[in-house]
Amino acid sequence: MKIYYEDSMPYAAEFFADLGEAVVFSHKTIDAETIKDADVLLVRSTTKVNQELLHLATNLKFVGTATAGTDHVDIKYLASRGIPFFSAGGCNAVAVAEYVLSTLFVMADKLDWQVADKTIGIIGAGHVGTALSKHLSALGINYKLCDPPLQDNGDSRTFVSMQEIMQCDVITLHVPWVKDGVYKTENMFDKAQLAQLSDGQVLINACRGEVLNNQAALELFKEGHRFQLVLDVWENEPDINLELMPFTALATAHIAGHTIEGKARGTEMLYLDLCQQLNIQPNKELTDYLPIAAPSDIALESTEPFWQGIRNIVLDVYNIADDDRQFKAQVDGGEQFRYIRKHYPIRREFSAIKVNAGNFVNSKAIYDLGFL
Ligand SMILES: NC(=O)C1=CN([C@@H]2O[C@H](COP(=O)(O)OP(=O)(O)OC[C@H]3O[C@@H](n4cnc5c(N)ncnc54)[C@H](O)[C@@H]3O)[C@@H](O)[C@H]2O)C=CC1
Ligand SMILES: O=C(O)C(=O)[C@H](O)COP(=O)(O)O
Repeated sequence: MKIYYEDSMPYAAEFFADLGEAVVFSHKTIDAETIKDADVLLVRSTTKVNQELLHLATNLKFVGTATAGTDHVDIKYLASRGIPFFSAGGCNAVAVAEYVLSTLFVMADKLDWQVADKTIGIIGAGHVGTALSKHLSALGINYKLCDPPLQDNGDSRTFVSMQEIMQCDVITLHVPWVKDGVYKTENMFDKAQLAQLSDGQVLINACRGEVLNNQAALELFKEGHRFQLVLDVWENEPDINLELMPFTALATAHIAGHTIEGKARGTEMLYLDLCQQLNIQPNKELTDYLPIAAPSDIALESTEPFWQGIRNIVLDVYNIADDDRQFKAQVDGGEQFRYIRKHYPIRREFSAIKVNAGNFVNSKAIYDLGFL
């Protein structure tokens, strides 16, 4: 069995070696000819999976993406050929939640406000939105959820309307890219929606670039609007609108989900799916491969005020301001955008970090955030 996997899938060689002949490819060079003998195709979001890529692959019986988003895959085409498709929903939800938490503390420093005083509006209450809401609950930060599909489906949580979300101090987007239909998300933040944001209000997009009209944001900034825009994802990646960059409060190269755990969990999830499809008992797990985190210990002083301690510990593990600085200094076009993503240094999740909370006030919050 021939298993083709994208080179940005951590531990794919280890997970898939025993299941067949595992062959690595790069999204930059993959084409129909390269994978024409594939039985299994495993990708991340950088490989477009469609008829053009798959029309010669007549043996194909499994396609998987080690990502939460599936907009790069023509799922209808796969269904028309009866090829089972798997994705890794939830693999990197914690990574994105931690990215947003870091954003909140960095924006609080920048704008001289307290995270504790703010209300966070979460649009999309799926894996990422839920992980984020748990982190906010752990810290006692107010939040509101907006997710009409879940609300219509009877989800028992409390949801608010888009109008109410627009009143929140920080709004953060965690929806899939949906191009049409009742729950369309493409262009959800168009010029009219963006124009409603007040100066100082923070808008974070860490889902898909096409949910927020980048050109409209640029025009509004040029017209004098001063909402605070934090972008991890961009329209038309990797050929992003560089003119928008200086107007962003924080900007990163679509790396919100790029913790080693988040990426590797995606690989593991596809391994488990493939084992199930092949009726094979899985005999490997992520913990066989994940490196020991460094630093493995952080100590909190018992005298440190609660919010200061939380801020420091969150930013010790991941400080988005560092990524913002490097990204803005380096990116000059599509090739560089790709390069930065590909060479993104390993980031760890809170769950890999041991904390000695000692007599720190409310140490429970630290462990509720996932720290060991
Ligand atoms: N920047 C990054 O590195 C990452 C980006 N993502 C993106 O974030 C998206 C969300 O990820 P997950 O939470 O794992 O997906 P998910 O599928 O678990 O949750 C998405 C939620 O959005 C809701 N939704 C759909 N249409 C909506 C609408 N019109 N208004 C409000 N809510 C709506 C759905 O009902 C669902 O609950 C992914 O589809 C992906 O595109 C995900 C992980 C990492
Ligand atoms: O899971 C998703 O959806 C994402 O956006 C991924 O974090 C994107 O990572 P790559 O597929 O581009 O490595």
